[in-house]
Amino acid sequence: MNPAEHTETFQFLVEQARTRPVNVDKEQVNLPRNDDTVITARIRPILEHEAEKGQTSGVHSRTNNIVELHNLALGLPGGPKLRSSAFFLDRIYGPTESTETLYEDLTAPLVTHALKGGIATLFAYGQTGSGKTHTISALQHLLAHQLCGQRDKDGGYRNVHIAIFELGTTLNAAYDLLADRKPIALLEDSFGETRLVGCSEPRVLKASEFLAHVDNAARLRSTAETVKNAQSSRAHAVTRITITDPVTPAAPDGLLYLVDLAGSEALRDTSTTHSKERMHEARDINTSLSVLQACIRGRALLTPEEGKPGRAPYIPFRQSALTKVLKHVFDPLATRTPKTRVVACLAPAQPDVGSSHNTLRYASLLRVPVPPKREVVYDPLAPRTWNNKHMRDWLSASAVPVDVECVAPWHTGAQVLAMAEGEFDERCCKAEGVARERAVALRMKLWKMHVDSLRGAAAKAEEVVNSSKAQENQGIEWRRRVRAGMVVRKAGKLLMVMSPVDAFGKMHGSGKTNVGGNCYVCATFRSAEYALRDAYVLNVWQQMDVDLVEMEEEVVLEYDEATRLYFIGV
Ligand SMILES: Nc1ncnc2c1ncn2[C@@H]1O[C@H](COP(=O)(O)OP(=O)(O)OP(=O)(O)O)[C@@H](O)[C@H]1O
Repeated sequence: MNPAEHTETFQFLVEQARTRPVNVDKEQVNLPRNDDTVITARIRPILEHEAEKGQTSGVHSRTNNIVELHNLALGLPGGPKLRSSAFFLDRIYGPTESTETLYEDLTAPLVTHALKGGIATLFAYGQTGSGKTHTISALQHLLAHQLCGQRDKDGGYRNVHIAIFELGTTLNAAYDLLADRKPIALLEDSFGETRLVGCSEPRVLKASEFLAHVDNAARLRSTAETVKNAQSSRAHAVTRITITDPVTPAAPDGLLYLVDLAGSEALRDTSTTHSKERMHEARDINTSLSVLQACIRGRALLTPEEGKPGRAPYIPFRQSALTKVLKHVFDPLATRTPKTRVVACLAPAQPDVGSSHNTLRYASLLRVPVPPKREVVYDPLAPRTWNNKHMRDWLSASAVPVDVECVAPWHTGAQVLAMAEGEFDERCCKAEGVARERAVALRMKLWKMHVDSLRGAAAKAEEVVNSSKAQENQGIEWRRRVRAGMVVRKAGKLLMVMSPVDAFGKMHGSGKTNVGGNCYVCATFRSAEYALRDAYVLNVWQQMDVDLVEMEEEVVLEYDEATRLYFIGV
């Protein structure tokens, strides 16, 4: 039966339903407002071709925060019935609300944040044809005018650079939309940041230049759409704006991302059946969107809710090109709180209500509390935490007589580490009597400290070696010291000894016999490579019984309270 045949019944039932109270998830209503992550929805108008087919709207805003959805269930005894649902988000934009309103509410504050050196991201999410590109391109136009010529409070200008690229839904596929879709390499640097190697990033001075780049990229996307079988809407399009302050070079760069996500699912296809290729494509898109959702939610789980135990986060940002590039949005080690805005785009016509429902379910799952910002704590053994004074002091105290004013006039430790190799050496060699080998040795020394500090080992290694416990244990065969809390290796796996199996009585265990009291319940570790190499998370609830003879060696793991991760000690 065709739902269009029931248009009048549908409209009548929807009008009636709209006068009745709606049920929304109380948890969502009670979630504290949070300016860092704002999740909204935008309902586009019914389009001409939809109206011509007699389609009417099944998606309406009830208030500024509540959107209601109505669909018709056909084939039931007693005739068609209305199925209704409602969602609560931070803001719902109705079909008559302009993009200017959306810009003022959502994008303008992100621009202010980025101008102050912050990181800000706006995602447009939704099914194909729901208005993502329409929304993002209108926001780009408004942004061009706000950003170009923006003066800071001292009357100086910021430098603005733009990059526009497309990210495939499979791993590591990235194309430059300002350079004829040239492939870009996504590489992770030593700070764990993803670099877009080979991506053009022209500087823009005027709004007209900014918009010329936006139009070029859009043309490249639409060409691809016809030539490559609608490929552009099957990829994520990212506009990245980098804002630098030429007056204060030590200030961090501001970053603003506008992300037009690939359509979450194809519009119901009335003309053709799904080809195998199309189904694989849809699967890849949905996987990459699920990874994005897992990453945003994973970050939120870093902060235990009051009264509930904290859970170790799993943030799988290496699983898609999109999440690699946007790692800052959910990086557990980030020191700058990112601001995130999501616009869930909704196609309102009755046949699209099911997809709009899925879009809203996805969006409301993103509405989670966000952890507070981690401050950069100065650590004399971690150059990435040094300000300019710490950096200069270290250079002055080194045995190489470099000119500190030339090597790091304003640079923080992180900025010196980010310098190209040749540049650091050259700056050092400018001082009289500093040969290249000495400059290289100095650079290597700084990098060794950096790498050691990342492994969480430098500060604690000495402590472990010198601790009286370690000395006391010297010479004693480690199997004779097995105790709760000890970490051991078995067949490549790391395990934490918890207790002898007997402690759990007969109910527990693998049926192993505890000969001589030498069988132990051990908790497992899993790799936390998403945060740092050689980092581990303890899975207390995933246990196994292990015989003493199966344990291969003792492993010293160090616990880092700040990240809640374990690192292999040295
Ligand atoms: N707020 C709006 N007002 C008027 N028309 C709109 C609005 N939003 C979208 N449209 C129109 O709806 C159609 C589909 O929009 P758009 O191309 O932005 O969808 P999309 O979600 O980006 O799709 P895809 O995933 O295929 O790229 C376009 O013709 C667009 O002009």
